[in-house]
Amino acid sequence: MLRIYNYQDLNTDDLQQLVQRNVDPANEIRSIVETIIDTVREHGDNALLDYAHKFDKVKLDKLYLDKAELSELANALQPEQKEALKTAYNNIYKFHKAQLVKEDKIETMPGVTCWRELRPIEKVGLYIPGGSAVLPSTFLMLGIPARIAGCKEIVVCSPPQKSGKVNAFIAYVAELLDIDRIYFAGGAQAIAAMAYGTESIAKVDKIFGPGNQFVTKAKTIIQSTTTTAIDMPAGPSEVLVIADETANPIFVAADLLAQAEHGSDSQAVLVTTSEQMAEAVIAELAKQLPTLPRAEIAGQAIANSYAVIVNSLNQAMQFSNLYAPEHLILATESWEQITGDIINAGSVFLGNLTPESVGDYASGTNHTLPTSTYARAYSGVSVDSFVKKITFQHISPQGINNIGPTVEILAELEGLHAHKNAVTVRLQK
Ligand SMILES: NC(=O)c1ccc[n+]([C@@H]2O[C@H](COP(=O)([O-])OP(=O)(O)OC[C@H]3O[C@@H](n4cnc5c(N)ncnc54)[C@H](O)[C@@H]3O)[C@@H](O)[C@H]2O)c1
Ligand SMILES: N[C@H](CO)Cc1c[nH]c[nH+]1
Ligand SMILES: [Zn+2]
Repeated sequence: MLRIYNYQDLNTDDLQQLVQRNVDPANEIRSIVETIIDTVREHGDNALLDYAHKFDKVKLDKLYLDKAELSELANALQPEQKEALKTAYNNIYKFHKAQLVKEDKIETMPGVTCWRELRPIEKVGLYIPGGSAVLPSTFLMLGIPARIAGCKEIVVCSPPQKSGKVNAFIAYVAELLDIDRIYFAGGAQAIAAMAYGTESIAKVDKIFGPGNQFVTKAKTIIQSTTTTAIDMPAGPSEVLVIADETANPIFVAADLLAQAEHGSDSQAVLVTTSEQMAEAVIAELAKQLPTLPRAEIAGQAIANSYAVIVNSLNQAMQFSNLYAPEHLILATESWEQITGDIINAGSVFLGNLTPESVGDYASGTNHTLPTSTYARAYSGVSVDSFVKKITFQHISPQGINNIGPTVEILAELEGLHAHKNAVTVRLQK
């Protein structure tokens, strides 16, 4: 069950230790992942087939499903399941479409005009997790912004299921997104395949998507060793709930368990101003946990989690900003008083009636979010993640006379005379 800490008793080192997660001290995961990446580089498709057998326990005779095969699989869905996926699609689409904003041109000096234009990243790779749970919602979260941005080539990889296929929900989302193929590749091997290319899978410019520690480590390695970029480290799910005496312990426990059921390495942290609330939430966890089909996984994650007792909502926010949670829930009626103090968080859920699950599936926000303190520096996936913002400038005859002398002086002071000359030869005498 949740360990309890008192914020007052924690010194700076304790706090730093408490907010660390998923460390790989002996570099075990790194070394497994490096071997996988090297093997995929060397053996391409054959390595993917071997790893599907080794890790996913599936003997594949081919590496992908095409549009017709996906469409046939999608037929298995019930009408209400299709409707739910379409509702999610529509909300996510609406929220992301509004992110495509055309910026104004700015005249910084008379005759000197600067602006930015968006261009899609041409070749993108989407990783859809499918180890312990298949996540069609992640396919929506990545495919919709990729389509809105206008990416030309979209490569999709997901671990093969025991059936030797992908699941029908994934197939239906492929149909909604007009995706041609889904490749059977999971884990670090999928990331390596999209970063280096294989006989079947095209090398992409940027890889997107969450995953377990193997996937996340592979993404961070290929980011520093290849020309393929990544969205961000989006590893095992986590949630931090700030609760005061106005929170409902039943809701808080349910929210903690919702993220805990993703994996035994997930973390669910409670920060509360009320000791009674901590006790009530722990009692609720004990009630709700055994009722879950994934109780064993969620129980391990809860054992790896904790509660912190603080003396004010401001102190709660201080801890939360240090923790930098993927998901932050403000389970308090006073949420409006503290939202301005949030500095580090992936996505925020306000008030007692906003479960984190709505953001996971259907409210419209993206659920691919930075974990492991990376919310201190990264944002979640958005349309921006799929575009480049290219800067443009134009100088008129009046503009060159206005800006030229400044550039001449600056080039001279850096000792770069060819730079200066490129201006001088244009100046109107
Ligand atoms: N941060 C986010 O935005 C976000 C969003 C959704 C899900 N998630 C997280 O994604 C993760 C999904 O994990 P998952 O495991 O269910 O699926 P996954 O698809 O990420 O990983 C499955 C693959 O991992 C590989 N693997 C498993 N054991 C291995 C081993 N011992 N050695 C090498 N490779 C191995 C296999 O190739 C397998 O196909 C969860 O941790 C979940 O919390 C995060
Ligand atoms: N909570 C996950 C992000 O950490 C996303 C997800 C998908 N399905 C359910 N939840
Ligand atoms: Zn979730």
